[in-house]
Amino acid sequence: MSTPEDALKNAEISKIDFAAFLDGSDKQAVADKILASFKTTGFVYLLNHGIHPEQVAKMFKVSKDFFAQSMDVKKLAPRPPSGSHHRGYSTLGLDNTELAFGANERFDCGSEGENDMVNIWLPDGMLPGFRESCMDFFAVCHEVTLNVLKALALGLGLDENYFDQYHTAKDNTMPLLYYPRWNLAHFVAQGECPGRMPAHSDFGSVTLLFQDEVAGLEVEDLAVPGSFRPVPPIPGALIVNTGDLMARWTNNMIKSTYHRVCAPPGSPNGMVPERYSIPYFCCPDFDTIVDCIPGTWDVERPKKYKPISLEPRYKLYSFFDEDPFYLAKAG
Ligand SMILES: O=C(O)CCC(=O)C(=O)O
Ligand SMILES: [Fe+2]
Repeated sequence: MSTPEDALKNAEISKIDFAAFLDGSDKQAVADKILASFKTTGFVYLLNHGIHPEQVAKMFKVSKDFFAQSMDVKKLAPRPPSGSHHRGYSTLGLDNTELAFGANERFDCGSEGENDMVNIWLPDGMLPGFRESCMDFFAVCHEVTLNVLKALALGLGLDENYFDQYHTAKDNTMPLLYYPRWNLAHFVAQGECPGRMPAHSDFGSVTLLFQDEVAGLEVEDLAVPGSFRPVPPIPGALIVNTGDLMARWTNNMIKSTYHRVCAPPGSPNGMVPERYSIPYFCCPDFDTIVDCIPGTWDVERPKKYKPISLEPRYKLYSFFDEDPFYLAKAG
């Protein structure tokens, strides 16, 4: 008989066709598959997710147009220097002429309705259509996350609308990410994972990840902690992964798996090609109390975590330093 350990050992990132969930023809079967994959790897490739490929291509074009602007222009939408406000344009390791390890540029935006995390756009008249395109894509991604959350709820044996009540405020963040072309030698000097983004887990409930055709994303193999496997781009497929809050919510039944971005294999001419990606981080409303949900705990499986409040959001990180969830992750 196959044990949960066997399932972990054999786990690949599943490719799951979402069509039969979206058209209602076989919801439960699709939901069960998605849940199984989140339990073993924390990741799925979602096919027929409901976003038209042209819309994704258009968003990548918009992102490229933004990053192609001069640094002087991009800095007209600066991320606040305090770092607490994750909106607007910022760079990592690009302020010096010599590119630093993991150099990237990013533009973060969120729901226009939020008043204490206001979006930071370029001045009116610059790059016309940029703001509208970002907000259109943001709205489309929100719909996809709600559908994924419905599938998760169904898989968990809950009412399919269970998570809706906690995701009404769209407290979500959509960064456009740009990793510039770079000399492989700089990457190799970094050792085992010549990196673009260090290993981390995502914070919220679910993340959508759109990546271009340049590979490099890697996900920890939970059966062999510390080892990572590539998650190459599959045309038309969307990567979806579950974050720390979903792991807490489900008493760690659903995983929040470390992932990172490395130099893609076989970079030509000693140069690592530029790469664009667009994550969409879906987070529960900030007034949510995240407590292990029914069916994920009982006498034999006591709650691993105490309930947490997401308010006040800016204090979360200091709280995390003492929290068992993060202490366990830190090993
Ligand atoms: O660029 C990528 O493919 C991954 C980005 C990511 O994991 C993140 O921003 O949390
Ligand atoms: Fe991530």
